[in-house]
Amino acid sequence: MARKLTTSAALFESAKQVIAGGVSSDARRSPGVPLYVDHASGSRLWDVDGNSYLDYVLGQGPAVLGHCAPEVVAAVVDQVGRGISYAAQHRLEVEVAERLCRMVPSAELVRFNSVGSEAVHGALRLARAFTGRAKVLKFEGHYHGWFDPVLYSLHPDLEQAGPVEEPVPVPGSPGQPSSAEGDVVVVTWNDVEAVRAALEKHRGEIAAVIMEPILCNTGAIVPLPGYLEGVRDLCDEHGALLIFDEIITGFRVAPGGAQERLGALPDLATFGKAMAGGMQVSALAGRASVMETIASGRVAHAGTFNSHPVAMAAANATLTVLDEERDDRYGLLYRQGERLMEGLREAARQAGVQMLVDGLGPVFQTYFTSQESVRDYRDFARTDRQTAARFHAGLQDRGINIVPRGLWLMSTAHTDADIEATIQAATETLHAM
Ligand SMILES: Cc1ncc(COP(=O)(O)O)c(C=O)c1O
Ligand SMILES: NCC(=O)CCC(=O)O
Repeated sequence: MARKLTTSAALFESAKQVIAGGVSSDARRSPGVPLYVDHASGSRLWDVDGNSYLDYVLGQGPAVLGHCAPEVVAAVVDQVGRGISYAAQHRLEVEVAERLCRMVPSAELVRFNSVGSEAVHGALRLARAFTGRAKVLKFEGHYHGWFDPVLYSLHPDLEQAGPVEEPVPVPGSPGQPSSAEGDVVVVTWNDVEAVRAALEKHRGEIAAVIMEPILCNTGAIVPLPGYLEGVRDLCDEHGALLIFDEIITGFRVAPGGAQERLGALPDLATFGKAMAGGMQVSALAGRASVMETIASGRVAHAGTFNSHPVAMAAANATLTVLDEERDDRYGLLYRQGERLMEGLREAARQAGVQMLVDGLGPVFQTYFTSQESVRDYRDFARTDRQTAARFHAGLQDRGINIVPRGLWLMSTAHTDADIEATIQAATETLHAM
């Protein structure tokens, strides 16, 4: 069953003449015709050919209240009439910062940027300045944006990854400076002993340990009990800062992110995506004693569009809803997500397909594997990604949009009827595979 994609295909042909590769982010490359969205509302997208989709991509995470949440639209429209960009201080940024510091356990001071990659860039610079050390420890499969220092060991590939005891940093792209490689130490995730060994080997050299506290870019993996606490203790013992990249988990898995949900405190944390309901904004937040290096002017941090008034209006509206209606909104995200996860498991059982559904209600993953659990990048690399790609394509043909690698993001706009329709489409897709 193929969709009609005549207009989308024509746009893609035109695009390839003027946009490199025809798409504006590598994450939007597609084996067929990429999605050309005409408009979006609540839990749905409509493409330029008039096909509609239940959307579990949500702009890669931001639309946690659904597309065009009325509170967010009203705030944005109001702000646009007062001026789009000032590159000056304004009231809304103070309100957003106050709310963020109330909601996020580790946040005492904050600085805003436009996108997640920038917030990570700031966090790493700050950590290096604060500790006087050069190296950063990152984990296989954890994505922290597309900037050079952290674009390593992302695409699941066991042949290049090296031995699990000492993974090889695999550059994400030609053109990364060779100097970056000497400053990155790559470690397998979800194993405290691996972090201990790396910190001992590079004693006195590691400025920061950075991770997604719930891994969402290589599966959706909640860390093993005690793991985050173990890494926290090791960082303290070795004088390294712990950075949680909460750009997906922030304001999604709990009002205070994964650090609240799992009860482990980083020194610095980065936020983006869900914090502003779709406008471009990111935040670097952390302990006052560490953020002091920026406060004092010692460490440089800048940006024309930082605390952009329209983005701050969207962030203020989004965070106000998520904070003041926290029980309702997070209750709904978990309930709907868990119902959908269970429905997908049942659909796979009925179709006789080995599909693992794991994660949390607000963000979860479907894997094709006979493994009982997927705990890190190496387990993920052993899942059947060709079948995952066929599942994604089959769902899209049936009006369900998920992140191609098998990630599902929930919004508070997804209704019971949406969940039922999704399970039905997944059942058909699995039977047809
Ligand atoms: C965990 C994580 N960190 C950082 C980023 C980078 O954010 P951005 O794409 O806004 O630069 C992303 C997503 O792209 C992400 O998922
Ligand atoms: N979690 C990874 C992304 O959201 C990437 C989006 C993009 O770069 O287009």
